[in-house]
Amino acid sequence: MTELTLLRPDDWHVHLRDNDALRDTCADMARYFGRAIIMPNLTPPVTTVAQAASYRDRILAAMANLPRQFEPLMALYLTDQSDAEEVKRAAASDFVHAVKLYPAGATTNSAAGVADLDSLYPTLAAMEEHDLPLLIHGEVTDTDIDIFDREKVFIERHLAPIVQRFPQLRVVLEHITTADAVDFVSQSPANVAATITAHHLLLNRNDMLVGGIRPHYFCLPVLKRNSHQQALIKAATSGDPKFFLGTDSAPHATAAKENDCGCAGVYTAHAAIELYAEAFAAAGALDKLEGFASHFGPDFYRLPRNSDHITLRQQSWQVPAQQALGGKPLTPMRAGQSVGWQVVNEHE
Ligand SMILES: NC(=O)N[C@@H](CC(=O)O)C(=O)O
Ligand SMILES: [Zn+2]
Ligand SMILES: [Zn+2]
Repeated sequence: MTELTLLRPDDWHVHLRDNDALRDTCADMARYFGRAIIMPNLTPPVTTVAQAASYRDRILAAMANLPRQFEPLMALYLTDQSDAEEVKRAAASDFVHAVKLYPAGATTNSAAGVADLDSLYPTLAAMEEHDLPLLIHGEVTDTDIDIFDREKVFIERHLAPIVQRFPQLRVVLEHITTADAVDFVSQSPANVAATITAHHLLLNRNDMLVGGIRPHYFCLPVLKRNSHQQALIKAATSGDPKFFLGTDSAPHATAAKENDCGCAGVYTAHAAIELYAEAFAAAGALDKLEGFASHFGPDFYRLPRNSDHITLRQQSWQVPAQQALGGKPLTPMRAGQSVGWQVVNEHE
């Protein structure tokens, strides 16, 4: 029997959604995560510190009856109207930990995102001054750019100039999917980091498209070819503190995914650290999981590491064919199939 004890992990990128869905998403997250950065792409988006405070209250209320709770760390959603004053308020609060940039139209609920990145430079300057990290969905949305190239082109056109212009700004390129992103982040200074999801470590576009289209593997940025998957595995298991855990667990009801125009997002919160353990075990790098899951994220965010532990056991368990999301059916990753690792001391 193989067991692995880790300092308690945190999730540096997750979508909990809102209202009735919160009870379901929070219950999964509260099994063993210490903290989580909560994505602000609600409708309407979480753009102010006041909205973040009330969203945080709704999350805490949804966890009131659970056997344990995680700490929600809030992020604000950047729009063309975001200003330096709100950045200052966010930095002064003790619960807003980042600001998120969605290029307008790039992903789920990003219609209110940023259309003109250059005009945002005064806001980014304020973030640099007040030391508030910028989290980025790094894809361009130009219709003439192929969907498989959108991350690479974003890095060239937008990320490289931002990093150059704001050398002290802490930046996280979220849910990276390409060798180009790995290379850019590796070669950047220490204030530039990236999150990597479990599904991008476990899957490539063949898994989504060969033998039939699998809508539950569709997410943004979209799965790339195998060579990119291998670059992500290498980065995640390298021990380089620039790469850390962010599940991007992004639930959509089954009917919204099994649809003529299916939504983007993979739900992994029910089995997050277990799926990462599978990926690290397959790479022969279980000894690197703790750094990735429990050390490098808090170090980057300048928060203390957690002090207690979880234990993972290599034993197979069955994922239900269906879960609930605010009263609607939800299809989690591995629905009706097994996961090879399990947390044995959840809720402790
Ligand atoms: N990753 C996704 O495919 N979807 C996310 C949005 C995002 O993180 O881009 C969602 O909110 O559904
Ligand atoms: Zn995104
Ligand atoms: Zn996301």
